[in-house]
Amino acid sequence: MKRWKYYNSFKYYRAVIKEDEYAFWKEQRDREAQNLYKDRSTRICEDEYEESDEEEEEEAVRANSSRHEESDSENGEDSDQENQENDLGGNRDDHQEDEPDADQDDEVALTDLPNAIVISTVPIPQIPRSLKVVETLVSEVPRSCQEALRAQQHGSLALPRRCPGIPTRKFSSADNETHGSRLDDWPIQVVLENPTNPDNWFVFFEGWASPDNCEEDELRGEALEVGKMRRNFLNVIEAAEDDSIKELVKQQRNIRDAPKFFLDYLDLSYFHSEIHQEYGLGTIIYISLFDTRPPQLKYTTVNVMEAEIYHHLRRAYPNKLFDELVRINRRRRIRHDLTITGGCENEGSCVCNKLFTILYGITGAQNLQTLPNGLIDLKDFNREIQRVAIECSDRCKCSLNCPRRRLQQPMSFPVIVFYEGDKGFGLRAGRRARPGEFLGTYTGIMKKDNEEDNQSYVAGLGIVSKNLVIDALNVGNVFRFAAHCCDPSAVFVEVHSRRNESDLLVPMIAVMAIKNIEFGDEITISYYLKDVLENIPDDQETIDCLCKSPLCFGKLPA
Ligand SMILES: C[S@@+](CC[C@H](N)C(=O)[O-])C[C@H]1O[C@@H](n2cnc3c(N)ncnc32)[C@H](O)[C@@H]1O
Repeated sequence: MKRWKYYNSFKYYRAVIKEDEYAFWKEQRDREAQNLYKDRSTRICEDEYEESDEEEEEEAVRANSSRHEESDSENGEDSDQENQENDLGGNRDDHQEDEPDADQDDEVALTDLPNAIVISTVPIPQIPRSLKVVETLVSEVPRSCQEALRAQQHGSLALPRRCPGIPTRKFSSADNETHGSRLDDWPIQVVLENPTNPDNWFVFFEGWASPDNCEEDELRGEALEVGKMRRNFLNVIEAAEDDSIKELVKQQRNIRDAPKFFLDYLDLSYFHSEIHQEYGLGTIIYISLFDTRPPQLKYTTVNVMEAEIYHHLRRAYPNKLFDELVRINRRRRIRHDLTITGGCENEGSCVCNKLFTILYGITGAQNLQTLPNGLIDLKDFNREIQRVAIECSDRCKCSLNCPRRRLQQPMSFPVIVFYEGDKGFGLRAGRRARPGEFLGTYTGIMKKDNEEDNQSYVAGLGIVSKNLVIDALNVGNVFRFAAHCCDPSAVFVEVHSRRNESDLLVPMIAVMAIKNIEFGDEITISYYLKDVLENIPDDQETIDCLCKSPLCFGKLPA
């Protein structure tokens, strides 16, 4: 992705929200607040798996398809040895089979979670509490997934997996006698529709390789909701596509006919969703109708940086306290437009728009304003102009529930990472999104720009931090899957947001809907400005754009 360039316009706007929009938004927020929970440990995954050949993979998937098949234990033993050699991750050794730590059951407030990770082998003096320092990025199955960890330690079925942070071993029928007695206590990992009986579901328990059957009224909680979301999404795909796709959807619904990496996709969905839940973020479902390899993503909910970047951000001008900035700028007579109100619940003491004027007014960027319902005001929005959203900090004296702290609050927007054919994986909405709604943030490695690097997953910061980019090639979150569309449904927004002024200001890129996005619709962004797409030089290497929009420009710079 290339960075935005050439912005020259600057607009302010206000709007009145409608009652029904407010009710919708409030309901969302209440639901999201309830979703916040528990200590989950994995954020970053380190890939330690070696290649294994296709045959072994097929073998393992076949073995996996039924816990009750005799062949399970044999396959398990074979690949078990290999897995022990390959599994260099810390989980198996670190984890006891005993009950979870008492600590792990304690609720962790969103405010206690880090807003960025710094990689450093030496201690960093006076580092703010809002940052987590690690020596290396490690791969772990979330600590909250105790049964998955137990299976990782004792399961007899080894899986030749390459997805970072996903267990490489499960329980199979061979483990029934020793590990199968706690059925009633097991957490449900996923429920899948039974295509022959709508009231019946296939249930995969966490840590186990094959499903049991359950009637719908026996199931409670979130797993059933996620199962229904998956079913509804397949209905959308089936209704929209041609006959060959319909056939693939049918296979996807029938566990025994499902594509080769089906179980890997189920695991990615579950463990990445678990990581999300710790941060109050939404469910993720990964689906491919084809035999495509699952993405090798090291999952992170927050940006990651080397110590050098941390020091750079600490010294950066926008990191200064508001009062200091005012002192520095007193002589410059910066005028602040008092008509802009900005959505803070404490309008009188909110400094966000003053901050914008001091820090970014000169850039010509749009200063996005929040409506009282938490949506961004899109009146007069122009996606060809770079924009920034300033969120409140403790300096504004508002509460953590202030609408202008949207990215500091739970954001449980659910998404489906769906294999879109020649475009690769893309992103679909797991519920309706409103124009002006933040869907999440684009995370990855924050680093200095280097034109030599693969630019496919690089998003540039041009306002809050001019020289930095976020690279999600190997480390990132679901928003790195968003495809390009010449008439996109969402945009990137640079965000200046920190809970407290004492926190480091870590620039962020948020993804914001600019249209109504319905359940199952693709979430797309335009990787390029219109001007760039209209004027691609003849000698520039290009690829065909597959966005299918009536406004498509046809080609994308390669
Ligand atoms: C940021 S990645 C998107 C995720 C990627 N599809 C994947 O599977 O990981 C960008 C890459 O996706 C593909 N892509 C995205 N949008 C496209 C489009 N409209 N037409 C063609 N290829 C597209 C291109 O290969 C591009 O380099």
